[in-house]
Amino acid sequence: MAAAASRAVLVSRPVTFVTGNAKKLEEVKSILSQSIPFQSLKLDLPELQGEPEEISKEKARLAAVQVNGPVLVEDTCLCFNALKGLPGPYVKWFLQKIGHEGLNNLLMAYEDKSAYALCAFSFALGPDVEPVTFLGKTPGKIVPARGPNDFGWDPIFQPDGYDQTYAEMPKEEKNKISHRSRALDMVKSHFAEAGYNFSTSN
Ligand SMILES: O=c1nc[nH]c2c1ncn2[C@H]1C[C@H](O)[C@@H](COP(=O)(O)OP(=O)(O)OP(=O)(O)O)O1
Ligand SMILES: [Mg+2]
Repeated sequence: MAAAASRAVLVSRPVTFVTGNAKKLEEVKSILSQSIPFQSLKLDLPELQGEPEEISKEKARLAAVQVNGPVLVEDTCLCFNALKGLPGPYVKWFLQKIGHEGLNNLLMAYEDKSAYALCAFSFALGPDVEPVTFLGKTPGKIVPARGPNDFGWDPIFQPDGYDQTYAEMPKEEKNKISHRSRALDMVKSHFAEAGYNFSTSN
C-alpha cells in the first residue's frame, strides 16, 4: 500500500462510466462498491462493428471526447461457439429483433449449445490518451429462457458449473462470477498498479 501511495498519480477529474444501460450501471456500482469512485453519464454511444476489443477501445475514445476527461466504458458480447462467436457484439440487435426464443432457435441445427459472455472494459485517461482494455469471460450454455426477464439475455445464459441461469441467480452470485466482474477485477488491479488517485469532484 505504501508503495502504491508513494507513486500515486493524481488525476484532477473523477472517472466517468459512460453507458446508456441502467442495468449495467447497477452491476458496475455493486461490483466496484467503493473501490473505484466514479460518476456516471447516460449516453448512447454508437453501436460499432468489429472485434470486441476494438469496439470497446473506440467507444472509450468517443466517450473521452464527449466527457473531456477520464472515462470507463464497456461493450458486452454473447458468443455462440457453434456460430464461431456470433452474435457477439451484435447481440443487442438480435435480442431486440428475435428475442430469447429466436436466439435459442439460432442453435437449433447444432448439438453444441455452448457459449460465452464477454465483457470488454476500456479506460481512457482523456481524449488524447490511448485507451487500455480488459476482457472478462464467463463460459456457459444457451438454454430456453428461465427466470426474471429484467436484464437482456440473462434468462438464456446458464454459466458452467451452475444449474441456474444468470437471471435465476441472486444478483450477488452473478456478480461473483460474471464476465463483467471478471473484467472489473482487472480494471481494479490496473488502477491499483498505476496508483491513480482520482479527484471525486469536478
Ligand atoms: O450481463 C448481461 N446480461 C444480460 N444481458 C446483457 C448483459 N450485459 C449486456 N447485456 C445486453 C445489453 C445489450 O442488449 C447487449 C450488449 O450491448 P452493449 O452495446 O454492450 O450494451 P448497451 O448498448 O445496452 O449499453 P452501452 O450504452 O453501454 O453500450 O447485451
Ligand atoms: Mg451499446
